[in-house]
Amino acid sequence: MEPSCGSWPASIAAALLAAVVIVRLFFPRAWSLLGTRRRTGEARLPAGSLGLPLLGETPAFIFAAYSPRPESFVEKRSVLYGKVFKSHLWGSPAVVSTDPEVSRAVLQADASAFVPWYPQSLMELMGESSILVLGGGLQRRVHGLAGAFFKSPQLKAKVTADMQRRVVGRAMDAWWKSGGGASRVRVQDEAKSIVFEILVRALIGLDAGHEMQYLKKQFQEFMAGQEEDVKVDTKDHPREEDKDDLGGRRQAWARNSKRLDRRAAQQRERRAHDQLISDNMIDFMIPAEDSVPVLITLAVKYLSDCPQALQQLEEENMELKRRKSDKGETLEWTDYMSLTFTQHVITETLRLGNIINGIMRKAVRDVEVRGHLVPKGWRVLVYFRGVHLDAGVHEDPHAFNPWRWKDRADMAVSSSSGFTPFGGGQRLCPGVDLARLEASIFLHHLVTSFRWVAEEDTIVNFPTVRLKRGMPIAVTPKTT
Ligand code: HEM
Repeated sequence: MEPSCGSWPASIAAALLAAVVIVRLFFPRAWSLLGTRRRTGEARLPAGSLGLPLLGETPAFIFAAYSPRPESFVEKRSVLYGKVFKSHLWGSPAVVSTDPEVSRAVLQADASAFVPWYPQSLMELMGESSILVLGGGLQRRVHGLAGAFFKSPQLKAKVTADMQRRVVGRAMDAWWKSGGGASRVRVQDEAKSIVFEILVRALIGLDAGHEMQYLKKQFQEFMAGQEEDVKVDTKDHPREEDKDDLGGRRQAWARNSKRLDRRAAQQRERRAHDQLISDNMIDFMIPAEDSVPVLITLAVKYLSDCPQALQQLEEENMELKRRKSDKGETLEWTDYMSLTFTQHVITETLRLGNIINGIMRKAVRDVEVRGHLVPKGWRVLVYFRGVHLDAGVHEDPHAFNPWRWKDRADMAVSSSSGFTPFGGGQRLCPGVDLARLEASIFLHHLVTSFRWVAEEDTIVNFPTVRLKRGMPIAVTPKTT
């Protein structure tokens, strides 16, 4: 029988039907990727391209990242596919989001939907008990403790006192003394060594660190309660001062092998606690070592390029300095944090500078995010930079304009859709206040004590954000 126009021969239709049934039955994952409409309600796999075989779109992403406009990678695809699109990055299929609401939903999702994803080498460096990779209840508890520690007024007061001593007493004093004329300073290097020292003192300065002892005790307590089967009986726990005597005690314990086993289990558990603490101290040092100095350096760069903002910042800080010295008072952390325009400068630096370009998560099951499907095992790239530099979210996004925050102070305080330099949801950076405080202290002493002329420098965005030449400036002490 001749096929009629518009109808297929029965044998072809039957073969197609059989193929569909086989793929659905035996290759469910392939089926899920073939179709866009899925079981999970109306969720669709976003449109996009998986790029080259094996390499995916990673070369295109890196190529853009090295250019002066890293966001061009997402901009081009947003035009074609929308603000949420599929791609293939760092060896895995991925959904990329530059949509503020979708990004917010991913950040707020818990470990039953998404877990953090970092390249293997970074995972190994951080360790499996690092707060950055922990999930579920344990992450929430470590996060709560870290937040309470970093936001405590005692820590802020200590950091302020230490930083004032370090910035004024050592760094800037050396600039004053280097020959009377202008000194050449690399802001990035100076900020790095200052911030690193301050955080090391705050985190592992056991000599003066009551907070550190407190944090360590808290970690030990909640870990002891975490796993019932290794619960520590505090009655049998050796006190710190008994530790030296442990060898002698062991002989006594040997008479009771059951008890000795229990003691060994406790010691193993203690080592696990120490591991947890030391792993997380390293994590806390990662942002200290890099993000805060970059924030300071970028602020100096943007201010150097915007004399009007520099002048207003200087006036605000000079006014504070005069007010405090008239009263014979020293500056407290609350003084720095109450400098409105200085905070706007920091907020705008965070928006424009995108110190953390984005974060990656991995879907632990098929997840539906505001109508978009993220299949199990896929990554999600929440690309902060794409949102921060989106003209639909921030007017004239490539301009450094601290005044834009005048009527949007609420948006800048912590995380809101459209502004997420510190992430959001359960993993919102606990160091947010500390980062702002340290940047404010540095800027205050720089603008109230010195004038500077900046040399040419360019911002590099990959693999991490930094100034190519370290932001050299020629500083001259102010005479008034
Ligand atoms: C400009 C400075 C900083 C920026 C831009 C920044 C950015 C971020 C971002 C985006 C996250 C979220 C990561 C994720 O969702 O997976 C984060 C998490 C974190 N940050 Fe920061 N950070 C800064 C400074 C600091 C400081 C000063 C500290 C502490 C000394 C700190 C400690 C942490 C910790 C412990 C986490 C992990 C929180 C968790 O997973 O529960 N950060 N930071």
